Amino acid sequence: MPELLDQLKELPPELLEALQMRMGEAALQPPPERAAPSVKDVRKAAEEQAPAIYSEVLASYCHPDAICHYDNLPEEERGKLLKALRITVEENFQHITHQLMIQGLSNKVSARASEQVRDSPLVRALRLVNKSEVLQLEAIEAVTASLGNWGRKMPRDIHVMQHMMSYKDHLSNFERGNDGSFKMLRTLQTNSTLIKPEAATGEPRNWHQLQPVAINALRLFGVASGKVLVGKLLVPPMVTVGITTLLQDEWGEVVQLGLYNQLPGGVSGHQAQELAEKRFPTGATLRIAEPFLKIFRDGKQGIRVDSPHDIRIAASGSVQDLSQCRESGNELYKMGQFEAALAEYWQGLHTCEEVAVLLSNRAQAHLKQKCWAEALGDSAAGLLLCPHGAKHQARYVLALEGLGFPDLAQRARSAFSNVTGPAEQLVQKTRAVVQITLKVHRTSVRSEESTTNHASLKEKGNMAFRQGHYSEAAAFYTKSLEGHPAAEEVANLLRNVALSSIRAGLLHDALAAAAASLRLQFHSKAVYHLAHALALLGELDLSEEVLENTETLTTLTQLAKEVATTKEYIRGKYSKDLVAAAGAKHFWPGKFIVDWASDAIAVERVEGKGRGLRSLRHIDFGDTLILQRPRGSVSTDATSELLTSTNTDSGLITDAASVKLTSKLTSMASKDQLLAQVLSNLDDGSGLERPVTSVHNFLDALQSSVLPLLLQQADFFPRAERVELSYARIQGVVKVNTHGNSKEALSNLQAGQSTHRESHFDKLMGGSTALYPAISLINHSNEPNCVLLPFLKDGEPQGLAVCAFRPILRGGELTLAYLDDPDAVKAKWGIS
Ligand SMILES: C[S@@+](CC[C@H](N)C(=O)[O-])C[C@H]1O[C@@H](n2cnc3c(N)ncnc32)[C@H](O)[C@@H]1O
Repeated sequence: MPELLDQLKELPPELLEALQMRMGEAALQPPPERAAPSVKDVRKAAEEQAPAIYSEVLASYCHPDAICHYDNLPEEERGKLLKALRITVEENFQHITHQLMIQGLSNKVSARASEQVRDSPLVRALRLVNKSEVLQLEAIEAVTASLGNWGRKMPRDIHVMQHMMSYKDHLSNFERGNDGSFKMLRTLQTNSTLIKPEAATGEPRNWHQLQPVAINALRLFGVASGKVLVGKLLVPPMVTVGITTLLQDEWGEVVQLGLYNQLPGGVSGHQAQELAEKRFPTGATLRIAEPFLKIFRDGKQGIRVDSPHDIRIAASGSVQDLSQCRESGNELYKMGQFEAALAEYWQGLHTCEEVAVLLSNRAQAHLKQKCWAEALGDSAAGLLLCPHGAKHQARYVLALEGLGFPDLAQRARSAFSNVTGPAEQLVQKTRAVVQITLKVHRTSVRSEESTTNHASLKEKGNMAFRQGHYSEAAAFYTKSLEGHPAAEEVANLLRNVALSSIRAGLLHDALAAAAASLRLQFHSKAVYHLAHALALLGELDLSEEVLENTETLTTLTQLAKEVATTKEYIRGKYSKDLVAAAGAKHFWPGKFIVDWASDAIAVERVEGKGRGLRSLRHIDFGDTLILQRPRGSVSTDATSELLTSTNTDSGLITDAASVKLTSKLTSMASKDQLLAQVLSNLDDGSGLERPVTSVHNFLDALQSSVLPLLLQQADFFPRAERVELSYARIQGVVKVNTHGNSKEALSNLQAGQSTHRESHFDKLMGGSTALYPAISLINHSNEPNCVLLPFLKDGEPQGLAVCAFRPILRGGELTLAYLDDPDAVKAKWGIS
């Protein structure tokens, strides 16, 4: 219409006049301007039209195979196929248009282009999102060509060839980057409708009940419930946002895999590539529980896995040599990849069955002599090496009973069997057991007597045992362990596990590994890790007990001093100076910050706000109320690598740091039940009521749910308590309980400026985004009565303290200002 008007204006005046006479003045006037429809209305209209337009796109451009898939799908899943097609079309078009612009080409499909092109289904489809009249012809042609193979099943060789080409290209990108890192800005598009729908129950999966399924039997956009796909990896993996690789099943069929949230959080660029190649090597056997087959953005059919709980991997080659595992673990440790280092160490440790058997035999000899504490230590150490060993499990239970803790023994029994039922959690008892067993560790120094034939020593031990000479048997087993070539290496590995676990925030694991290593060999480093883990768990008295009598060693003396200072500080009077020192560089006098909460506060329901923290007695200005280290944090570097995540369904943009943090927590929680439990108790924005429990449960402290001297991994928890959290749930928790990037940083990023300006708050929180579970229980107020103070070490934030900023009366609610800007708080949390 506007064009027609322009043409009319160019007519000779007399002709125009004649026309006006015949049609009336109004006909030649531009139509009165109607109110522009709102963005929401336009969006809604586009959503309504999309399925019809895209089914035309499918019929007009796609291969008959794809059309056939569509026809065979149930009605509700047809929409998903069309949605997948839409994502391919829109993203390809955007990408190609961008490339053409860079090349300076702009042959446009203007309103004057041929009727045929203007009215083609593809152009109509693209106009759903491109309001402008101008679309580039070349881009349309390129998208049309790409649709020819969309959704088709590819022959094996083509699959492999295409993957290898992209893989080589991908590797050469790293070579081109001068600092070896991959600093490319990109937008991660995720679409919730095309992610595997969440299981209705949060129950952990029973892998052995899953039935095998072939690739050919998978249905597009359907979850193969109750099934497991087993196959071998055909090619080296390629890491971008997720991991892309190919799997071949036993019938020779091949399918592409998109694996997300599988690598330890915080790894990126070439480091992530190296880790993925280690973890998903060619030839390894992969098991995928309840696979979800979809069509990826590149038009290929494939399986997308979002949860680390959905895959299990067995390495291909022979059992790796122990020292090789230690070396590759050490390399990862040096790179700061603690979780990955731990995976290497554990891989080695799980091959040491012989050492586990010796420990278990010695446990049995101790049981016979009623040396319960020694028996517990030995069977716990055996369980770390061989978590499913029935004898180790039975002896561990007997040792707990012998020690006089029938309820803990019952808890252990339900963790090791498949029975479900209530299992007691008693923190005082856990502490008591740890105390009794650690006393023994200090005395279990190995004799220097040399031993040569460990096998015959073991046999002698067995003979002595059969004859009822239990203490002799135990002595032979000890000697056999001393002579065993693997035992020393196991002790080394366990010490490395202890150190890496402390770094990775797995403090119960650190405690268990250090205690287990001391069952094999006395080493001051193991004592150090043990005492350090206990101190970080807030068990300062126990830590001091372990350090007693070892003060001759400088590192241990130093640690003892630090523990004493920390203790003094926590138990002493909380100084008002803290709050006054808010801007100071350093405020915590000890070497480490322990997770701690004052007994003056408790979790309670607060009208209209969910839960909150209230004071149980009068709190003074300057009192310290909570000390906490972050559980998972990502640095601001995350922003230079991954721009944003856009959910194409909701149009929501999530900042990069939150995406990274969610991914990191998803990976961590799959190996750490304590973290999973803490996350499951935090508000995830779903509106569901979360339980009112003790603040202690939100702290990284000695937890009674972890059996003494065992790990915080799911294997050692009663089935009924095990928690498996989905990516989506953790995403909700991150959104509600972390502050994410500043608005300014986000808009800079969206404007294409990669420089991230850290705000004061970013710095305070130890990076862009970090999760502090106990502090997350505090509600917002624009006039808060508490403040956050950082604990800095070498200028880097290591943790936060919540201090009273004003006196708080008994029963008063603790509040913090989430952000200084009330509008920003309203935008993110909906609180005004
Ligand atoms: C970090 S959590 C605070 C703890 C939360 N109330 C709970 O039960 O776990 C943030 C959420 O608490 C609620 N909240 C915090 N401050 C609030 C306020 N002043 N008014 C209403 N709701 C608030 C909002 O639902 C917000 O998304």
